[in-house]
Amino acid sequence: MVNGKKIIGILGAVGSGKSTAARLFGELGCAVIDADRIAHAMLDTEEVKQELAAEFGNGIFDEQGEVDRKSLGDKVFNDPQKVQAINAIIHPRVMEEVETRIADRSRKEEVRAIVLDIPLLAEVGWHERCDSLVFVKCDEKIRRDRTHKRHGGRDIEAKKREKFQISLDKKAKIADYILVNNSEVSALADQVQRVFTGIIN
Ligand SMILES: CC(C)(COP(=O)(O)OP(=O)(O)OC[C@H]1O[C@@H](n2cnc3c(N)ncnc32)[C@H](O)[C@@H]1O)[C@@H](O)C(=O)NCCC(=O)NCCS
Ligand SMILES: Nc1ncnc2c1ncn2[C@@H]1O[C@H](COP(=O)(O)OP(=O)(O)OP(=O)(O)O)[C@@H](O)[C@H]1O
Repeated sequence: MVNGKKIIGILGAVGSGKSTAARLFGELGCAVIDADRIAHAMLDTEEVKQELAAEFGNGIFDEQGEVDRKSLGDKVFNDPQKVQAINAIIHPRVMEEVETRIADRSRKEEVRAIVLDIPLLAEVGWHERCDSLVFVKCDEKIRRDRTHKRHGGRDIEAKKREKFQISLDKKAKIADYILVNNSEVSALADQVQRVFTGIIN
């Protein structure tokens, strides 16, 4: 709890529907903090660009001098040391911003709870700070198809990335609630409504 607001953490595989579930919690009056979005914004800052250039070279930038996420992803996820290096550059900054946002949102009277949509929530140890953990479950084939679409037809090689994440079994085990997201969004919305009622009461 922060300022009387419960903290809800979302867990799940790449493309399982974490952000969609978070948005549905948002529709019920929760404040949603999206770490992927914060991490992407960090890539636009000069400070981070300089650190990334020093670590990964200038091949990760496009013609406009912006970070090309595909090139960076291709470089990083083939090498555990590089994953560690990018995490060391991005994670402290992202978590500091998450902290600021939790403090800010928790002071708002209309906010009913705070939802952390942080793909690496358990990996950075922040699951400990949550009052409730919600795992979004989705079959692998459906996840891959949806992820492919979301990245504009680009294959982000989810399997490779998941090697650097805590296993789904472990995440499901630490969760207080499981949402199944194999069908339409309205079915997920019904489950979110039920789970949120359970959490808040
Ligand atoms: C390497 C980058 C540029 C690739 O960008 P891309 O557009 O291809 O992927 P996107 O950012 O949308 O991430 C999609 C998913 O990949 C997985 N993923 C991303 N970074 C990591 C990581 N460091 N370790 C394990 N999985 C990761 C997450 O499940 C994430 O939801 C980007 O993922 C990045 O900057 N990663 C480092 C920061 C980070 O850890 N972000 C995740 C949450 S803080
Ligand atoms: N029930 C559903 N029906 C159809 N499309 C869905 C459903 N749930 C999610 N999607 C779509 O699938 C894609 C992946 O969902 P979402 O971004 O919520 O997953 P995520 O777990 O947050 O992914 P990531 O790990 O990449 O951050 C999105 O384009 C989303 O709109």
